[in-house]
Amino acid sequence: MYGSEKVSEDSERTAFRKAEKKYKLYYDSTLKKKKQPKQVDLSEVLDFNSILESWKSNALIPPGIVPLQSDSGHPFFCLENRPGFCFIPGGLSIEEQCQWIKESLISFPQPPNRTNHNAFYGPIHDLFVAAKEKKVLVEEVGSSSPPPSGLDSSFSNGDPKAWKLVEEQEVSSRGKGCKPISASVLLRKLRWSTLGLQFEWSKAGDTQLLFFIFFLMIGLRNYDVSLPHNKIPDALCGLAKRLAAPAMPKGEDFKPEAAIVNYFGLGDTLGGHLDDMEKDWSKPIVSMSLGCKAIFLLGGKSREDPPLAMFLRSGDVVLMAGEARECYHGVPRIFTDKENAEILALELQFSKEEDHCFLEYIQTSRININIRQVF
Ligand SMILES: O=C(O)CCC(=O)C(=O)O
Ligand SMILES: [Fe+2]
Repeated sequence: MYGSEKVSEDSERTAFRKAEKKYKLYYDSTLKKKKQPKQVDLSEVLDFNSILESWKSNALIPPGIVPLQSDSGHPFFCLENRPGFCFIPGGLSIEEQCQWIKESLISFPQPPNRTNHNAFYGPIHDLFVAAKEKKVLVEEVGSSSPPPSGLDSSFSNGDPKAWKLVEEQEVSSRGKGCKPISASVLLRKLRWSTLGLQFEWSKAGDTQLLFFIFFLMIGLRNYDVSLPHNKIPDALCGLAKRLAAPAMPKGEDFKPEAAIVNYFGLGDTLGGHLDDMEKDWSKPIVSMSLGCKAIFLLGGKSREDPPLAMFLRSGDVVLMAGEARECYHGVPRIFTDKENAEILALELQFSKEEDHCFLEYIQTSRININIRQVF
């Protein structure tokens, strides 16, 4: 789960919840010095990178894992006891990883795509650039005039207040009562954006992340085709079609219609859930990992089934189709420390001066893009 929501005693007891607690980030309170993450036993976490290495070098494969090859010759793995689940280690080249990190920060959060900031601030344009330029978001008190450039005032609660991105110096001239929020703080608090068909999380308020996750868990959200939206960009469509191929029913073509982009910082988690809004579960969800390494939990059809834990590194791709669509899954942990994040190749790619802002973001973050066929 993102944040620190309260969980009922019952859900504390499920095997899935136990695994989430095992891998979640806790700080060591016995240390007097700097806050240090508590050590966690990672010996049971499946590492498809090393499985791939030992498969390539001596054809050894752990029991229950099935090695396969895509039409283009790229190796991937399936699990005997989770039909429909595929893991493609390094499914994205380093260039593709950089491209989609940039898109995830610059263009994907742009209106009409929605983000977790929408309900509170209205649509925000060019957040990433504003963060780079050290701009701040300020409230236009009593503004009932047409929306200022940079955002519109179509707030979910019909409040005429509007928010505007301005230069920091402009704030001091506005005097008291104006509480600026820095764009870089908002960028850090960006938790999701949606591409293609948009969701209606609930009329009551698609406000903050806890609601998002709550609605995700109880199923109180659906695609609303009437909401303004752009089609999934062609390049992302093409990539998703290529990646989806190993999990597609014979002779059928994957049609990407919606995507969720999840942004994780240190301590952020995605609680165990099912993605059940799409009509046809024979079609895969194509899920791409970018940035810092994470632990992914793949459970069974019940929260009582003990989940498998596996590492997800930048460039890894997961497909979930068929029976695997009925399996609980989540992300209890991301690693942002040098040793565990495993983003050296990305750091090298982003080492140019002009890419500094991407480097700074991704060194402490993970991005997941998951693409779906809705109908
Ligand atoms: O972040 C991930 O790897 C999984 C994301 C996911 O399951 C979702 O957004 O439904
Ligand atoms: Fe999911």
